[in-house]
Amino acid sequence: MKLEHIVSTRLPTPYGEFVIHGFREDDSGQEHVVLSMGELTGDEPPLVRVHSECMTGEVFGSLRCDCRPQLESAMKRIAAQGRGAIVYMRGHEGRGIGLVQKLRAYAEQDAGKDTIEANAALGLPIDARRYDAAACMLRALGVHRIRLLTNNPLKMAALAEFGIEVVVREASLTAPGPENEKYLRTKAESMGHHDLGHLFE
Ligand SMILES: Nc1nc2c(ncn2[C@@H]2O[C@H](COP(=O)(O)OP(=O)(O)OP(=O)(O)O)[C@@H](O)[C@H]2O)c(=O)[nH]1
Ligand SMILES: [Zn+2]
Repeated sequence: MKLEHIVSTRLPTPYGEFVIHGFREDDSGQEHVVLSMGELTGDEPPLVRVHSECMTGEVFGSLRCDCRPQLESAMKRIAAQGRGAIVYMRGHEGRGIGLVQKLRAYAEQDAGKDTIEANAALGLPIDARRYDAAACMLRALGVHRIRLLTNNPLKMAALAEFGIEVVVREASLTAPGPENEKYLRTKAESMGHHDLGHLFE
């Protein structure tokens, strides 16, 4: 995986001022961004969220998933600590199947399937995301050890495989609502996501 760090510039947000770093993968031309705040190197590992793009949730505020509240909460937590990074993965939309295929999976879910069964019914992988680009971007910013904000055990393992030491995992929990309850339950019960089960106790 080769990836070029093209630019870094200021990004003021409601949660504080970040620096946004633009990257492009050499082979595919896929672009990604990292938002950083404060010093990322140094002895204390920074808080990092590796976040998968979700247009429906993040742009339109869809309640079918928990992506937007997770992203906002990560930005707030990083701002509260004054340091950390959001690695925002484009190409991860729909767990890697793409936007329109995700919409087809939603249509299957409206007909009664859960998120796993829906992808399977369309002949698509349940999760096609890769994390080598995320690891490359962190390394390019001098980050080798992190505290990772996630509930997803595969994400932790994949980053470790690509040379990023996850010193500790911190849960990324949001309040479930009627539209995303089934999705969160499936993540907890069938996809092995940590801590989400507590939301339903
Ligand atoms: N195929 C598919 N993708 C979905 C669905 N709902 C959300 N997504 C996508 O799933 C991605 C987020 O993955 P999640 O499994 O919710 O969470 P995660 O990133 O694996 O784990 P956390 O780090 O704990 O948030 C985003 O790219 C969403 O677009 C769905 O029903 N079907
Ligand atoms: Zn989403």
